[in-house]
Amino acid sequence: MAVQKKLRAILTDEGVLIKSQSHHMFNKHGQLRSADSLSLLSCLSCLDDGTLSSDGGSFDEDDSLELLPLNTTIPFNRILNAKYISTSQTNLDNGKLSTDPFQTENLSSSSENDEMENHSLSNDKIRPPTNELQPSSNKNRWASKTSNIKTSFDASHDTTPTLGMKDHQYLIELTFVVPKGHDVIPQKLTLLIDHVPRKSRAGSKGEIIPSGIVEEILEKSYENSKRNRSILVIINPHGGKGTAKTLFLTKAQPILAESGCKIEIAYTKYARHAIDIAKDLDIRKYDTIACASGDGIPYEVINGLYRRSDRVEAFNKLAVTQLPCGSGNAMSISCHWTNNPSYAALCLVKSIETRIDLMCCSQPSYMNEWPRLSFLSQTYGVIAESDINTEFIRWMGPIRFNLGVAFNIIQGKKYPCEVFVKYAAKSKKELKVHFLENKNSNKGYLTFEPNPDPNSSPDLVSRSNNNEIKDELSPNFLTESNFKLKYPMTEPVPSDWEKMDPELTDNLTIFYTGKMPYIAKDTKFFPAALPADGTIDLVITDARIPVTRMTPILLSLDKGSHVLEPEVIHSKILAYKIIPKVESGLFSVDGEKFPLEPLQVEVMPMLCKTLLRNGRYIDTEFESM
Ligand SMILES: Nc1ncnc2c1ncn2[C@@H]1O[C@H](COP(=O)(O)OP(=O)(O)OP(=O)(O)O)[C@@H](O)[C@H]1O
Repeated sequence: MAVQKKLRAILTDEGVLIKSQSHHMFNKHGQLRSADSLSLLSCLSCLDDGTLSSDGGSFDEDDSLELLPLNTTIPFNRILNAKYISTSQTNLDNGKLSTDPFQTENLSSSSENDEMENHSLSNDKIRPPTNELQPSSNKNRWASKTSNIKTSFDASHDTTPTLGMKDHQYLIELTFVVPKGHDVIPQKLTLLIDHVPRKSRAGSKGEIIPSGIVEEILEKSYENSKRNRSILVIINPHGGKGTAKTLFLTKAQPILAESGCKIEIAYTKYARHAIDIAKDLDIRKYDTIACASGDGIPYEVINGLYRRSDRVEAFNKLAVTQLPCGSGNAMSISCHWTNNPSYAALCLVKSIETRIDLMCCSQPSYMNEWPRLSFLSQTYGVIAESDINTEFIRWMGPIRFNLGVAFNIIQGKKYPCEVFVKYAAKSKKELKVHFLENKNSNKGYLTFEPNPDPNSSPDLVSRSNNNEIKDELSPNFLTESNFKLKYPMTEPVPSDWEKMDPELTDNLTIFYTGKMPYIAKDTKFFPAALPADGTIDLVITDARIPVTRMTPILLSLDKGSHVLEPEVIHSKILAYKIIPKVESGLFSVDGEKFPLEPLQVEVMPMLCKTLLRNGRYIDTEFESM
């Protein structure tokens, strides 16, 4: 954490606007120090462009705040916390300000400070209010005390506004993120904020009580988000080639902690341990399970929750999210729009709780015990073989996967099977219409309104509670009926399912179904995937496509435009059954190895709460393809 500095600021619609520098921006002659237009402005504005990236640009912490320029806005979406602070020191020099009267920490060893300490006027602590600070017009002790120490710069500093505690001025410690290297890190600033409270609330006797500046900052900083999350972080210490723990502790935890989240950590001690953790955890203690891992742990958590006797309450209460610390982080890329743990942590605290569809997988060997829930994908054929069977060259990282796919395709490998499908949008034209109709529906979108009672947790009131509508916002949204399969595998394939052309399925190379746009970094396999449209995306290729055509298809996976190629089948479906006709092989479900047996899958609408940046998956630009 960098040192604290104090500046004067106001609130705007966009954030906290720095209006003037404090004394340490001036030399002892009151002149502005030379560099007055430096990096923090550009750093904050690059954060302000609304795009999280894993590459936050370069930022040298040492030269940042010392040189904070005028008129810099700290955007609300970068603010993690705000609190009132007290001051113990004010100084006057013949009516001229000779030091910052609001200094609470000894930040500078400059001679100015030493000089100023001799002029200490008051050691009285400014007292923050109990709940929210009342403005001085309410004539509390804080206001009358501070109005006594109002002061100003002399004429030689006339470009600097009056600096002093007066009506509607509040001393606030603001915590926000700034870029550093490829990450974002928390930073603190002490600000003297001029502010007339605009918002008010009704008191218990109907009286109007102005809400304080801290609450106003926090409301705007966490608009539509839930504040002060109670998070169980599950770390797979082996994830991401053994770096998951360090990644979480150094990059994600500081941001979660500064945002006021309560954090508990559980480490996975054996393969599939996260299933047991989720099965046994006390759901009353948490609202969020954050998997500091690859995609394997969220898969296990979802399935552990599914096996609980109180699964309805568990899925109603808990949001499952990922902090990308593994080798495959499709959930974070799709939901937080980043593969970087620090940006993902920022996204986690700022995100919108949203219900997303899951998929339920049944195969003979386990369906009578527990079907398996899948949040990401199922695949058979070239990609399944390449994903799983290249485990032995794990040290190569994601490139091993691409090499495996290319190798098998060049060899002309086929994976014959039978496929039965219940379509939602069969043709590419129908699919586009479905996508455009559903893209902006905000289905599954949960928002949190500020709690009118400042004495209780600030934002546990969802809009549905206010409206008394049993919709996806409601804590009673799910019932046991949501978990019931529409198409149990024990029953024959329903008559309204279509059998795919055997000419195609006997020559199949790639069979891939999914619910999130990215299946890996730089692999936008399902560009039309939507969080809660009630459908699964299906992509199929067959070995009759010549290698010369297949190569550009594979090379366009990063852009997602492979689905537009005429040789590629791309549909939206509700359910399917695939019966492999090969002797050996496997399925891959959310990156996990599944047996080579008939597989039946159906969509489970809005079963799982997760955290999405802006309530959406990352923009795939599918509509403009
Ligand atoms: N302590 C452990 N020992 C052995 N295996 C573990 C342990 N903890 C978790 N696992 C297993 O590691 C697997 C991969 O987990 P995760 O997705 O977090 O990592 P990853 O780095 O992304 O790896 P992958 O490339 O396999 O997805 C899971 O199947 C999980 O059960």
